[in-house]
Amino acid sequence: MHVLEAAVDRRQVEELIKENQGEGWKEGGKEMPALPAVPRSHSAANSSPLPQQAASRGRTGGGRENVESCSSKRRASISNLELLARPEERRPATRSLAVLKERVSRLAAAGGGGGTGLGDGYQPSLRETTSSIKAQAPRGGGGNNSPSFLLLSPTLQAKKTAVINQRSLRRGGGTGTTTPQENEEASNVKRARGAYNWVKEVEGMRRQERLAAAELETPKASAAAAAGRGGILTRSRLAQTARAPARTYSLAAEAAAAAAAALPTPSGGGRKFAEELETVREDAVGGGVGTRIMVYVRLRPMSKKEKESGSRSCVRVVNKRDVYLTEFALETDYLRLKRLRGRHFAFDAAFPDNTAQQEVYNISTAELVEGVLQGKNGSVFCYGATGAGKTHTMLGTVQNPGVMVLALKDLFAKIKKHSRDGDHVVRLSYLEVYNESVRDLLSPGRPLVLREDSKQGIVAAGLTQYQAYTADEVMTLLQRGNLNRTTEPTRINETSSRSHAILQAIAEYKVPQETGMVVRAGKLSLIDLAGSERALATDQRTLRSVEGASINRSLLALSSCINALCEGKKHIPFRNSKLTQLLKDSLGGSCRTAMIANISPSNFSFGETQNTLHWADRAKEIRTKVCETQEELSVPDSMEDKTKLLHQMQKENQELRIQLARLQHKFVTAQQTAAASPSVITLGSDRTPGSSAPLANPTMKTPGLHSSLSEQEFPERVTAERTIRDLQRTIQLLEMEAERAKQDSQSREEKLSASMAALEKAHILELKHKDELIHKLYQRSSPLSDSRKTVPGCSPSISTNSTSVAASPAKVVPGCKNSTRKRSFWDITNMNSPPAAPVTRASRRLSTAAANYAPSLLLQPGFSRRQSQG
Ligand SMILES: Nc1ncnc2c1ncn2[C@@H]1O[C@H](COP(=O)(O)OP(=O)(O)OP(=O)(O)O)[C@@H](O)[C@H]1O
Repeated sequence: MHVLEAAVDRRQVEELIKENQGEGWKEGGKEMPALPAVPRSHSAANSSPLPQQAASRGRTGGGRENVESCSSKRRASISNLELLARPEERRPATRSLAVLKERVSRLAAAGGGGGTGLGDGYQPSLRETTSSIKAQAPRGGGGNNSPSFLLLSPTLQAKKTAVINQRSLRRGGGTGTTTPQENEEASNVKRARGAYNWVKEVEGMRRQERLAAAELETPKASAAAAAGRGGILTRSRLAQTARAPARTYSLAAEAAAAAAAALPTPSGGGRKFAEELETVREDAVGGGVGTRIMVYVRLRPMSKKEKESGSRSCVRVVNKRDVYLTEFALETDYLRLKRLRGRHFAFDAAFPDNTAQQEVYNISTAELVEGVLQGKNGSVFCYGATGAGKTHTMLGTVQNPGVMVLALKDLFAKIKKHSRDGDHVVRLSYLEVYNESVRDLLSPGRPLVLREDSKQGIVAAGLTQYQAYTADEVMTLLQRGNLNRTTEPTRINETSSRSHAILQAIAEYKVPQETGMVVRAGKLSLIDLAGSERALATDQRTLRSVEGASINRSLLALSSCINALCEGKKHIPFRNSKLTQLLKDSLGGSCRTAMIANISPSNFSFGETQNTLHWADRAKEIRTKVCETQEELSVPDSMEDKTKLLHQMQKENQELRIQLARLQHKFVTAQQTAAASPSVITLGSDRTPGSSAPLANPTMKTPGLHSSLSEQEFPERVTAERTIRDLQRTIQLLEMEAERAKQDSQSREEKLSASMAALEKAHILELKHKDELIHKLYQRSSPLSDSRKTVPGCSPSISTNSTSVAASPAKVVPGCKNSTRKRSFWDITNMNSPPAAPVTRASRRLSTAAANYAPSLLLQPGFSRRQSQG
């Protein structure tokens, strides 16, 4: 048994020795001398352990000279081999060889016989499976998993690892445990960030990975995180990170992200991203709890002014959803120079500075527009600091239209596709909140008052709603509204919006359904908020600063609402400002909402950008109520429509009657064919085919017919009978519906006439009131009327007449309606005029005609002045 064991051992030892022979040993790229060949006699001596002992000792003693030239690790392995030659120490030696054998075989089983150089041939998937081996050789340099390395004692392994790692670091190469992918990432990082200690970065990457894996609960999600390294985002990962809170990250993590972004994305770019986003949206609609607000971030390009002032970019968008914010310390701030920190945020989507307007629209708003056509409310709002690009995103320019324009155009295009001509209408309203007052932008006038309506929510009373049937009409209205919007230049932005603007488009269209025509109405709110600003950033102690304070106040109210919503509080302080009142629907109502947070890349705006990202991150947690389709049964408004509906129903009725008659005819024919049977009594043979008269009784049958006809015998007849019955029932229903429509129209007419009568009454009362007012005014100016009475030349009859009609100044006879100021004129004219002639029929006609053409007293010069004197 011992002999056999020894033979096996010997063979293995020989193999190991052979492996070490002739093959140079590489250490940090440097060729090391090969192990001296073990003389043949050694193996021969091994075959007979007892006599060979001395010889072996002698030989190994000679061999030691050579071994001295090798490294201490080799020496250790040789001494291990020597042990085999000593019979008294054979057992431990056999054991250690068995351990080595096991290691080698496990390594081979793990795939590919272990790494042979600095990370080459290493597969990440194997890392997990060979973790036990790695535990034994935690940081191996060149060949850390190779059999020769494993032959070393743990202490030597550790020493060798340390030496190799040190050399690698000096060279700027990789440690033995890096994968090719990591190496590539690292080189990308190097390229991206210049001279930077990549080792730290890689460490950071690993730390990030570990963190991400720990964050994700399910194994599936962990796998997703691992996949995410190469830019592949799985759905669950994306959904989860979208909800994950922002966290502080090290610069290494930022570098890792940059590297990940630089790597080719096997997911297939935009299409894949859109798919992922779609899933996130699906996830966002949590089973009946409500809809999560979709939050997007848009980075604007660096402006010329910022570039000239030496600003640096402190924001980086990675993977179309991650935003990395870096704080730069001042060069003179020596204490903080080494403490550069940043933050990482993840959103539903993040748009880098070169994103086209159409892409922003497609990802953020297009889906909401689609929802509006299904009768669901949607709202999009832009949030951010002044000059961050909100108006650019919402409105854009003529060449580069923004979300508002694209959404309205899309809405019309989709409506055209969905509805028949004339079946739709889009009502448009556009308002602004400026210094806490609500103004109508489409017909500017007095500030509007906000009222809460149980059906529509918060509405601005008196806000004009324009009906538009084409996209061009809408564009004209939008242009008109924008001209009325308050924009002023500030130090930060030359076209700074000083107000929050809300554009609402209500799309209504009729859809035929079983219950009749239904009207679907969906509301789309597009909101361009004014930017938060520091007083110093704009202007101090001017109107601009007053505006700025008001803007900040309303935005503060908005943030406290967001806070309260996130914390799930019962009371949400929507009433704190006009803006939050108007946004109540979008934030807490039955509405699907998208928020686009606009940020500037400049490090000068670091604080503002951080704030915006913080609030955007908070907003991700807000859930709005489940958005239900809003549809109502269509009730025609005008008489014309009602008549149209009635005609339509009558027509349908007629068609059904004809159909019924045809079926009856068929039925009769079937009966006649069945008449061969004497037991069958024919039904309705006297009925003329095509008669539209319905059967008085749907179950009208000749007695005995049903009993004689069985389904098996006359299946056709039975079916026809059934159809007839159904049709009769339908006709009855239709007639009832028509009757109801008629009654409804009658009641509406009655209501209309009643309201007309009430209006008339009110109008008469108002007239009366006005008359009284005028009468009072006239009485106040009674000295004038007295003077009129004493006007020389004015005939007493006319004077009396004028007094009697004094209640209505317009009816005052000319020649007497004069004032003290005009007295001289009238004096002159009246004095010069001939005395009043006796009133003949002709003269009466003349005077009446003159009275008809007399100008109203209200229009006469001096009247208003007199009024004010009175
Ligand atoms: N994505 C972009 N691409 C090109 N230019 C942009 C972009 N975003 C913003 N800008 C430019 O930046 C400037 C400021 O943008 P904008 O007026 O939209 O900012 P704002 O956030 O609306 O500011 P405020 O709150 O003061 O109104 C404008 O000149 C605009 O053209």
